[in-house]
Amino acid sequence: MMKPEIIELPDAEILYFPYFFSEAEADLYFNKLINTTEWRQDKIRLFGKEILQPRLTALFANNNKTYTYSGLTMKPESFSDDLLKIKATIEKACNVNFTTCLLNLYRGGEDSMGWHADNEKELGENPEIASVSFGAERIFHFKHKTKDEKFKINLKHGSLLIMRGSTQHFWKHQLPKTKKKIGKRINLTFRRIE
Ligand SMILES: O=C(O)CCC(=O)C(=O)O
Ligand SMILES: [Fe+2]
Repeated sequence: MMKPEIIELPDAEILYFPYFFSEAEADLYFNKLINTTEWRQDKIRLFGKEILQPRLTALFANNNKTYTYSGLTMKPESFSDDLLKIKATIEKACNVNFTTCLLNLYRGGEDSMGWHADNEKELGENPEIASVSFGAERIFHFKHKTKDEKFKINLKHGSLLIMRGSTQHFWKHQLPKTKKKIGKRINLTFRRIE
């Protein structure tokens, strides 16, 4: 197993594998996922207002447990063979067997995800979350909830980012918009929901 970069931040446990998937595998998964996923654009509640999410999503799981965030409850479809292969590959680098995968499609620089922590109660205490990126590189930001600490990382095509331990207690993360002219990016976040 290749060695990860350890992202040394206080109150966090974050590992990064910039080249987890080969370029050829990453290209293949990107194209298949773009074309075969039934992408949807749901409404969420933000500061009491209903807005369309600024990205497309899809939810998959090997059980029927729903996932609720920002006032939105998503029901999963069953995993495709490709998602099962990706899941098995990343589980070699992780401490858990994942049940659920949220797919995000950022259609361009206008699509984004705001500051949040993945701390929904169905994820349990100290959730391990594995985030795979395919397609255009985007900058992922972390900020500590109470300390003056920040960190940015460029998430590469075929990379794997693992957040675990107390990370979600102490840190928020976001994927901001960018004015740069960039292509599509797919993100897969694997989680365990029991
Ligand atoms: O697109 C990303 O890299 C972040 C996705 C994320 O934070 C989430 O789905 O909870
Ligand atoms: Fe997240």
